[in-house]
Amino acid sequence: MALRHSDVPGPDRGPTARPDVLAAARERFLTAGAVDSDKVRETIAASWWRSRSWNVAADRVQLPYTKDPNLETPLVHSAAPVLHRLQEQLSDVAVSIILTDVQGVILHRGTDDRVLADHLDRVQLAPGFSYAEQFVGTNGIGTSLEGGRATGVFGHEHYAENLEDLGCAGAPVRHPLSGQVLGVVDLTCWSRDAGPLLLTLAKTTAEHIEQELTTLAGLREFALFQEYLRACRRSGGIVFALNNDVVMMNDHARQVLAPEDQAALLGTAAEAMWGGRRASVEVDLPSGAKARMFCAPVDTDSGPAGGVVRVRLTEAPRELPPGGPAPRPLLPGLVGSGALWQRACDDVRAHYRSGEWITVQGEPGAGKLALLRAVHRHHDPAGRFQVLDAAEAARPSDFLTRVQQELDEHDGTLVLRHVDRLPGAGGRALAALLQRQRRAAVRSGRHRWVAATHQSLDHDEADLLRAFPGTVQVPPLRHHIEDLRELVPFLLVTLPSAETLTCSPAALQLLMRNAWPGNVAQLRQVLRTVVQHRRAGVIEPGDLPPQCRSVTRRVLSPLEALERDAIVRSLIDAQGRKNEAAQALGMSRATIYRKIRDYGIDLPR
Ligand SMILES: Nc1ncnc2c1ncn2[C@@H]1O[C@H](COP(=O)(O)OP(=O)(O)OP(=O)(O)O)[C@@H](O)[C@H]1O
Repeated sequence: MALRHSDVPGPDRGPTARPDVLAAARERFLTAGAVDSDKVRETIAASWWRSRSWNVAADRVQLPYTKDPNLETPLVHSAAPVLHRLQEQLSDVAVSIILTDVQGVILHRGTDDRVLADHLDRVQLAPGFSYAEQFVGTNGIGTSLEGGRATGVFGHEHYAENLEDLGCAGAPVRHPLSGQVLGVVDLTCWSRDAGPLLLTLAKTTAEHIEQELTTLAGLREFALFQEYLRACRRSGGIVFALNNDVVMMNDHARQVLAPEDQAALLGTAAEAMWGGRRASVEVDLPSGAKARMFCAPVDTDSGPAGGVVRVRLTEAPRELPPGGPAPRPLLPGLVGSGALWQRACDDVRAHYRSGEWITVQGEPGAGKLALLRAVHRHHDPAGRFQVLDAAEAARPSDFLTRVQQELDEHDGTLVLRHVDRLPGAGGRALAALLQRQRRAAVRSGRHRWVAATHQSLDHDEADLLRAFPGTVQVPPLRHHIEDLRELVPFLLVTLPSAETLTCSPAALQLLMRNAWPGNVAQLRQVLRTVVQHRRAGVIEPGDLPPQCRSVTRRVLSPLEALERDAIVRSLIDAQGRKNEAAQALGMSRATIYRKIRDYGIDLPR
């Protein structure tokens, strides 16, 4: 069986240039940063640029390794028979059949050819290693994950020179219901043997795995549905059932529960049922009602199918004012309804109302100051709001003098920004000053609310922390990425001359797949760059700066977002101790480590 190039090359079929010409083009790109567009296919050139922006090494392969990748997934279960059949059919061909997860981590590699297998070991194309583009550059696996489509990469098209003897064709495998990419099936052989047939075969294999997934999903959903119906017949009360893709809810639940209570129950149920445990949980609902939930996981021969939940209301909702439930107050100048962001807003408001001084912790640009300003304006629009920035003071003593003056002479809200930038002695002096002032404010009954923002305060600054009885965590943008849908139009309106600009769904998707280390401030900066060349109409992916096209993470499903929120909350409650957080969530240590990596959770110290 031959998998060789056809005589007529094309975008999907293979390189458009001879190997020596392509090798020269690659060399030119690596040395001079220029692409010969007539010699290099567009998909490959785009991937080379991405690889370069990720600083991938072109002269060696050194990849992250995961010791125990998760093999208990529907993808692995569904792929097993398909890959096994293909392996048998290709037993006399030097080709390797590979399955990866959505991060490009290799879950399975099969080949009967010893020489090829040895070579693949040398280039770490082996179980546990990640072939994501950001680690190894242009290749069949990573490049098809980035592009979301089947892609062949042949010989010198690879970014890393150690891969130049290989030809690989990767095809994404999608979930049949949600359409989400679950992983990639990739066929790799010697570059001299590779050709369009390889890509066709990869696509067909991906389709076969998707068919298996459909059957499996059908079986799992059917099992879940049967359990759900059984619970509805038995209970007569509130019943719902859920898994990663489906939520079922009976009429009783829809009639009795306010929408925000439904969402809260679904979120708690998803958390409670991880690890396939039965659970009975007491829940305080946003409407003021209390409920007890009985969660029962549903299992099938081919893995967990989700769970069925029965709910008993143990306390009625608060008396509502006429016209329905009291909406959450809108904080002026802020948007965002993600659970973690809302929790931060609620916490700051509660501290403001109680007059308790707080520190607000979070990554740069996460919105700490914006949140404090909004809460102040909401409660006391005409009151004084003063910000003193420790990073701007020439000397710590200048900063302390200004703080003292402000506290002596004015009421209202005082925000001490970036207090972690004060050197150790300055921090201790500030702590002593604040302790004195706080006691004086309590004695005199003056309304003087002080909050300090910081990225992280370590044990050396414990004195400073003691001056503030409370701390509120503001989540990084990637932990409430769904809020991008509200933030983008909001920020566009506030940018000069961008009032009529809107963002296309495709561009928004790309923005949502970024990690945003600089948070909302970075998003604002990106939009400002876009506005420099487009002031009206619709922002398309092509309008975004290159940093946004180098996507690093996938868009999470609503249930994944809930799971991520719960992990973050639990880590915050456990002060970053992963074992403790895992225990609180009923997860194994290995699972929480894997999920932290999958969701890109990265908490400040
Ligand atoms: N939820 C939000 N809605 C609207 N604008 C926001 C939101 N969060 C942040 N912003 C905007 O993002 C920018 C950065 O926010 P802010 O200055 O409050 O960040 P910060 O956490 O205090 O940053 P740093 O630690 O660098 O001082 C500001 O322009 C702010 O108005």
